[in-house]
Amino acid sequence: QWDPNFSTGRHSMVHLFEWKWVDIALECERFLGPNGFGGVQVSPPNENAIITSPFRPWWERYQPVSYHLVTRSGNESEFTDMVRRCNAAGVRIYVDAIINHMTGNSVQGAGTDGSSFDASAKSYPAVPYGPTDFNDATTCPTQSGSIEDYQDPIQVRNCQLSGLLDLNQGKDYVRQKLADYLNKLIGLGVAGFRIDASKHMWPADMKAILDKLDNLSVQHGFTANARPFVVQEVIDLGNEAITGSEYFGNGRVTEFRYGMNLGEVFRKVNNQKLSFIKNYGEGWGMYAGNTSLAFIDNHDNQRGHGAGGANILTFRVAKLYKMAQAFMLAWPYALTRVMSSYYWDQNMEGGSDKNDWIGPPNQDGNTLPVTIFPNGTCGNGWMCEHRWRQISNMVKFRNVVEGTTMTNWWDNTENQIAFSRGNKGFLAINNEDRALSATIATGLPAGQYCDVISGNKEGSSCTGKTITVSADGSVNLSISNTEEDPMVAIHADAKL
Ligand SMILES: O=C(/C=C/c1ccc(O)c(O)c1)N[C@@H](Cc1ccc(O)cc1)C(=O)NCCCOc1c(-c2ccc(O)c(O)c2)oc2cc(O)cc(O)c2c1=O
Ligand SMILES: [Ca+2]
Repeated sequence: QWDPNFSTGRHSMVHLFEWKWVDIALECERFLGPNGFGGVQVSPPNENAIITSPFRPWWERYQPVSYHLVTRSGNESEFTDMVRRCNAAGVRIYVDAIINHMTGNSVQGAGTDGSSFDASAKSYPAVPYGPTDFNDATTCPTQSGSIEDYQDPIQVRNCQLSGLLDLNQGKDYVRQKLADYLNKLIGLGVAGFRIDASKHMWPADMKAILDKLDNLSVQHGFTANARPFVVQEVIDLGNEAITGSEYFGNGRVTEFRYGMNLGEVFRKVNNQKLSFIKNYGEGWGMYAGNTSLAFIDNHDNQRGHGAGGANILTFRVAKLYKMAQAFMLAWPYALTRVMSSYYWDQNMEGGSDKNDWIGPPNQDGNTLPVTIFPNGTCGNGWMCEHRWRQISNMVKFRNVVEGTTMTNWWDNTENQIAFSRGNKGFLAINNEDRALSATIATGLPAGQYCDVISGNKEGSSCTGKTITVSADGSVNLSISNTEEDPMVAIHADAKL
């Protein structure tokens, strides 16, 4: 279902992509809990194929070998400990569930828990799955057995995605195996799931599996009879036969157009302008906010080739990225997810990154720990976008303004905008190559506020800009385009 089961007062999640469980547990206690984050999407915790060519790519974790909880992120006891500690810190855990497929059809070797398998024989003894548990010529209409035409819903669901052996979720045995796996995770205290490759499964089959799931466990702090949160990954940019709306009955759906369009708007491509986003969300033809998950980038499209392609904003274009994140977190549309990445050297050739496979920072294949410098930034190659002040403060902004509507929209018809959230918050963005200078209604009570983009409120003073709202609620705003972050955000909890 659509509710993330957050603890009270929290409204965003962060994807700690490829982090180890021990590091996520620490991050929940030292940062995410204290800073108002609602939950963490973790990388797939189930045993995956060890791919050595290319060397340990990030996408090896999307090739299941079994449902044993042993991966490069850690083992079952570390996973269990992480869930317990994060829940205790008020931070939920959402598991990236890969239930559409197993490994590629010609992958060899062992799994991350040492389990053997024989892809060519469609045999995964550690589950167990055998040939009859997979789609075959009786269910997939193509000669190759792979998806050939994305305009044919039957192929998209019943044939192999990029050569990945396709489970037949129409079989009760398969449904039960998958439900047993998800129920084990629910028993450990997880709050719900990000269901990978949902486009490639029949909504009704998914519903049959979801209906087998237990209620969330009360001893982990969930209300009695709480149902698992579900967000389904459906890459739908409006050009394929399958649409995300087919999946609304199961839970939320990823809205990839959100990040794609914002990338164009902030990059000013295709004649897009910031002033056009006054009706962003449903007004731009996107799914209803209450059934969507919004994000600027994700683990796949931040590599330039996934959904939304070359215009997706990432940590590599930090100034625009922070502006887009600030907008998303201030804007009253959908459930919001912040990406947290690791660094890799791009090797652009002919418009694509030859290094787009590179996996997490590692030593001989072992994922490196997340180190935290005294100034709060991360080491060992972890980007920690979620820790950037401009982003973490906007996660708090979203918590403060929850329940209010967007009011006082202002723009200069080009690339300067501002808006309020009721009488709780106000954001102004200057994406022009000249200063923003205007008197604008903020909706806020008169007084002095700390700008949470340039600093924090500490005691009775601001470490960044101090913004004065006059008696009539207006502000004389001046934002130079040459500032590190050409935007201003103030809210009720940052009032002096
Ligand atoms: O680029 C990738 C991996 C991408 C990927 C992985 C996980 C995701 O959640 C995702 O959204 C994309 N994988 C590389 C390498 C690769 C891996 C496995 C394989 O059997 C073949 C190749 C690649 O070039 N993949 C082909 C293009 C991307 O095609 C994939 C898609 C995908 C792409 C666009 C769509 O509109 C769509 O509905 C699905 O989803 C996956 C889901 C998986 O669980 C595992 C996969 O291997 C993939 C996946 O290959
Ligand atoms: Ca399928």
